[in-house]
Amino acid sequence: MSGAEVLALNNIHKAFGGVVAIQDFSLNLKAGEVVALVGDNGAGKSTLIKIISGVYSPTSGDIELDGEKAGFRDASAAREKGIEVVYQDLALADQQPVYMNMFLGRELTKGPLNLLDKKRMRRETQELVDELDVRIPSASSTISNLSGGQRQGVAIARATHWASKLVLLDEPTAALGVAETARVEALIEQLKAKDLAILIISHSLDQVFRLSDRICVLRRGEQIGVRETAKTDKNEIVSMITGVA
Ligand SMILES: Nc1ncnc2c1ncn2[C@@H]1O[C@H](COP(=O)(O)OP(=O)(O)OP(=O)(O)O)[C@@H](O)[C@H]1O
Repeated sequence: MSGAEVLALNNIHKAFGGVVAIQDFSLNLKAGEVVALVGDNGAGKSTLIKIISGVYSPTSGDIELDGEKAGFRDASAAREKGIEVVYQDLALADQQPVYMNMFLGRELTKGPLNLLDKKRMRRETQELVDELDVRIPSASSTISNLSGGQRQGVAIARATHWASKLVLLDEPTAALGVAETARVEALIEQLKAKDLAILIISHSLDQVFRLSDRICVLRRGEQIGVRETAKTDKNEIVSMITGVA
């Protein structure tokens, strides 16, 4: 159901001791929508992603998923509800093949002894990377033999496979070159086409304007504003980020 509200953040507040990282933050995310979260270093972007993904609990405020209050105990509780995160520093097991990474922590097993069903994991992984056109030699390739862009492709394919509601992307292309960035952006477009809600942190305003439907600006933990991407421009967003008109 395109356009349905997936996530609502209501008056979220997060303090670490005396440091207020997020104050009174509210935002709704819809299915099939890409919202970019922008702001200078220390603005609170990563903290917000960690709150949504269950890594941190908010000091106050609440989170609704599909209209129901959702307080995630931890990151695995958020994953069970269909929320996946892709980080800049790829959380992949370097010495393992792609298919084991795809099923990391959620391995398929077979028979009464619960042996790893490597054949099925390999086949399902191959189908997924083919479908998404993630260009890697094979589902059996070892992660350490892949380029940065290929690894990020695997991380996004994994998120696509497991996310049923929401994908959070924390600077997914920060470490990539131009061509690899373009491939990852094409993958993000595919997530959107699958009707997932997407929240992306990016320091590249060019990327933000290429990918997003809306842009949310944070400055020192404060929500400065949300704009429809088609109705704003870089100058406005830069002055919102910096506070300089
Ligand atoms: N675990 C923590 N303990 C104490 N303070 C923290 C913690 N995590 C973040 N902060 C503080 O909260 C504020 C927001 O940090 P956060 O990392 O969310 O910003 P950010 O916008 O993601 O920055 P960057 O673009 O540099 O990644 C900063 O003042 C930071 O020092």
